[in-house]
Amino acid sequence: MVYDIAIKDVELTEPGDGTLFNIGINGSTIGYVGTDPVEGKTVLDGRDHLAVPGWVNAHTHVAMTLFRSYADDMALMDWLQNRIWPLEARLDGRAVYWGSLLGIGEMIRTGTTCFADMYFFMEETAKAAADSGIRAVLSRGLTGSSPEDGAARLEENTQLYKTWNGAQNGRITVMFGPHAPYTCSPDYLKTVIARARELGAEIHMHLAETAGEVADCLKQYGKSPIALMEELGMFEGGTLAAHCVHVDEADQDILARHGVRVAHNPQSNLKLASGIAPVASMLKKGITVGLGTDGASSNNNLDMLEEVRLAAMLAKTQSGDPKAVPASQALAMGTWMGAKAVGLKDTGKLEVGQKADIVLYNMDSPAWYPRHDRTSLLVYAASSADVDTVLVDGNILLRKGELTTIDLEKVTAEVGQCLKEMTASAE
Ligand SMILES: N[C@@H](CCSC[C@H]1O[C@@H](n2cnc3c(=O)[nH]cnc32)[C@H](O)[C@@H]1O)C(=O)O
Ligand SMILES: [Zn+2]
Repeated sequence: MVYDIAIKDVELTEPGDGTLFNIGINGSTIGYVGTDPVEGKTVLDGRDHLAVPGWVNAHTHVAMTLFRSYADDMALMDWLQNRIWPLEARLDGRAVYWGSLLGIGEMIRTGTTCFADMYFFMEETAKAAADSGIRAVLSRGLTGSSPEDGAARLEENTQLYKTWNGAQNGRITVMFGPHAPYTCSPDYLKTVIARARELGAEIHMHLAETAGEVADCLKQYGKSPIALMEELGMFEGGTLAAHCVHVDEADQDILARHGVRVAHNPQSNLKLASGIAPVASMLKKGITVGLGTDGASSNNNLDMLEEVRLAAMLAKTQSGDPKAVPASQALAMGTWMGAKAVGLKDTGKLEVGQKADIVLYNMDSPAWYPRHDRTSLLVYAASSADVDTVLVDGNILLRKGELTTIDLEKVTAEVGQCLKEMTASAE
């Protein structure tokens, strides 16, 4: 048969021995992976390239690319309260659209095919995801600063769900996004959980990011953030918990018992000095752990390969065991576990029936030689500059390093203009 797209003579990480494979793609789905010849209406030459499932960025605030390099070298609460939130108060939909496209362009260029986001003006991020072709799991960041504001935001999240969940051939899905235990009261969380439950939606929330958050929560409610969310019934629906840096054994057991999925953001946690999440321990307990960049003003890029590498390295140093989180496990966290973490069932593996979200790395550079182990090369040696081709849902979004759906020159110009207006209105 003739596939829509055929990728010929490409190498895979399994087996990583240099066998040449052919991949056939029908519509949005992988129809064939094997060594038999395949024909395609479009043919991509895979020689000297490694095909891997696209990275899943399991936690970000993509439009925060707008604030990249704006406020660095600060602690989380100081950074949020004194720098980020005042500027966010002047955001508008147009800035969020162009900021989202900038972040999406950066993600596609660095091999990310799906991202889970929590922010506001989310209609605009949804449009940016739709226009660019990337896969997205969106949530409206919910804070209950006042009952009226809290209710209005919940309504926005509900509308986002109704308009965008399952849109674009299922490429866009929607969750509810209560921000954190320190910005949402238990009563407000109850209304959010009830609404999510009513619609069958899942929840994406920052949890146990800093020691201070946990200490405050214990003081105020007599429970850790994880135990409090369990008590509120949040975990009876699917939950994506971002960070989980400060989770003790009891917290981890709660996460495992309820199938809560974690988004580990190693670089953001290091930069804000939040700490190092006990990833090896959580994985051992069977918890699904995906990887995320967090926003580009606490990272400061959206390059998932850096997170994959860092997750492997940090786990080793943290546990004093170089065998902790081997390359293959880091690769899994960046791909199929991330997909599972953000609630996707048929994404994250290069297998028949999975979504055709595929990245081709060009191995024609010194760091890819010699080729004893391709997983090791990718996780420990490769550069994101080696990303050559990116497919999402069977569409080619990057070819030979060039974005096919995003005009980067226009995007950076628009971002510059939006920021000029935002900072001018601040004066
Ligand atoms: N309060 C906003 C919506 C919040 S969206 C999500 C929020 O998470 C913030 N954020 C980004 N990174 C982090 C983090 O690491 N921890 C906690 N919050 C973060 C981000 O700046 C943004 O304000 C409104 O006016 O409706
Ligand atoms: Zn975050």
